[in-house]
Amino acid sequence: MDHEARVATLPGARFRARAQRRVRHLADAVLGADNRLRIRVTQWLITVIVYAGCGLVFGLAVHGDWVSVGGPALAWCVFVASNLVAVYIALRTGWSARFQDAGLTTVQIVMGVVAVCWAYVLAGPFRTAVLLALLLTLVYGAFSLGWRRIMAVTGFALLALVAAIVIRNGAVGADSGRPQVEGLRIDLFNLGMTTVLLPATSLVAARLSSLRGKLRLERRALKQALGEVQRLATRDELTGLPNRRHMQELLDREHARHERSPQVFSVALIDLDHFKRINDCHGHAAGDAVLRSFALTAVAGLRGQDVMGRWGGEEFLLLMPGTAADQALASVQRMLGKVRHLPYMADEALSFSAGVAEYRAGDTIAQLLEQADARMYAAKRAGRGIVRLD
Ligand SMILES: Nc1nc2c(ncn2[C@@H]2O[C@H](COP(=O)(O)OP(=O)(O)OP(=O)(O)O)[C@@H](O)[C@H]2O)c(=O)[nH]1
Repeated sequence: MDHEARVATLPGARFRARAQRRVRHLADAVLGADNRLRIRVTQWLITVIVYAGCGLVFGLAVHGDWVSVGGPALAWCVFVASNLVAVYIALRTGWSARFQDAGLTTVQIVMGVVAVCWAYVLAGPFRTAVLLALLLTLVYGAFSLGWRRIMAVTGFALLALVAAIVIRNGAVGADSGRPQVEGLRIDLFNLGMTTVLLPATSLVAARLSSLRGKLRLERRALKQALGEVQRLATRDELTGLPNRRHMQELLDREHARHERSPQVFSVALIDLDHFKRINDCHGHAAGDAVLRSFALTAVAGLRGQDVMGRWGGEEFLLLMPGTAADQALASVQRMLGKVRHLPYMADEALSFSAGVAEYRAGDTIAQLLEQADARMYAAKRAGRGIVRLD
C-alpha cells in the first residue's frame, strides 16, 4: 500500500473525508449544485447575514432601552424575513431563471430600500447610522445591474427616504403635539448628505458594473482567441488533420502509456504516389484539393481510436492504438482500396505507398518511425500502391 493510500485509511483522515462529504452535501442542498445558482444564492446569503448583523445591533439597543420601538419592530422583522424567504424560494427553485434579472437583484434592492427607510423611521436618535445600509444596498446592484437601472433604484431610494422623513416627523408631531425642530434638522441634514452621496455611490457602482461587463467580454474574446491559437498550433491548415507537432505529441503520449501499462500499438507512414505529376498536370490548386479529399476519405474509414495526421507534404502518419501489426496492415490496405476511387480522380487512380510498424518494447518512437519509413520506401521501390510490413 503506498503512502497516500495508507494516509487515507487512518481514522482521522476518514473522519475528515466524511465531514467534508457532509459539508459538500449540505452546501449542495442549500446553495444548489449549479454554479450560477450558487452565485445567486450565496449573494442572497450575504444579504441575510448583513440583515442579521444589523438586526443584532438594533436588538441590543432595544434591549438596553436606548431606543423604544414596540410593535412596529416586529412588523419590520416579519416583512424582512418573509421577503428573504420568498426570494430564496424563487432563486433556489429556479423560478427566477425565467427573468432577465435572474438573481432578482432589482427586487432585492427595492426590498432593501424599503426595509432601510422603515428602519430609519423606527431607529429614533440612531437613524443616521441606518443610512449606511442604504449605500450598501445600492452597491449591491453593481454586480449585475445596468447603468440605467442603478440610477432608477437610486431615485427610488431618495424618494423612499423623503417619505420616511415625512412619516417620522408626522408620527413625532402626533405624539408630542408639534413637530420637533431639532429632529427635523437632523432629518434634513441626512437627506442633503444622502442626496449627494447616494448618486455618487451609484455612479461608482455603475462604473464597476460596466467594468465587469467589459472584463467579461474581454475574457470571452480571449478564450475564443486561445481556442483558435490552440487549433492553429495543432492542426494542419490545408487538410484540417493534426499537424506533425501534434502527431509527435500523440506518439510520445502513446509511448508513455505503453511504459505504464504495456498495450500494443502500430503506426503507418503513408506517402501519395507520383504526387508531383498531379501538380504538374492539373496545377497546384488541384493538388491541394486531392490532398484534402484524400484526408477526408482516409479519416472517414478510421476506427474511433485511430488518428491520422499530416506528416509533411504528401506524407501522412497513422497512429493506431491497441492495434497489432497484422490488423494495422489490413486497415491501411482497406484505405488504399478506398482512395483509388476518389471522385475527381476518374482519369488516373490515386494510390499511396505505406510502411506499417508495430511498437516493440524498449524501442524509441524515432526507431519505430524509422522502421515504418524504411518499409514505405521499400514499397515505393517495389512498384508503389503497396503496403509493406517487412
Ligand atoms: N499541391 C500541393 N503539393 C504539395 C504540397 N506539399 C508537397 N507537394 C508536392 O508534392 C510533390 C512531391 O513530389 P515527390 O517528392 O517527387 O514525390 P512524388 O511525385 O509523390 O513521387 P513518389 O513519392 O516517389 O511517388 C512535390 O511536387 C511537392 O511540391 C501541398 O501542400 N500542396
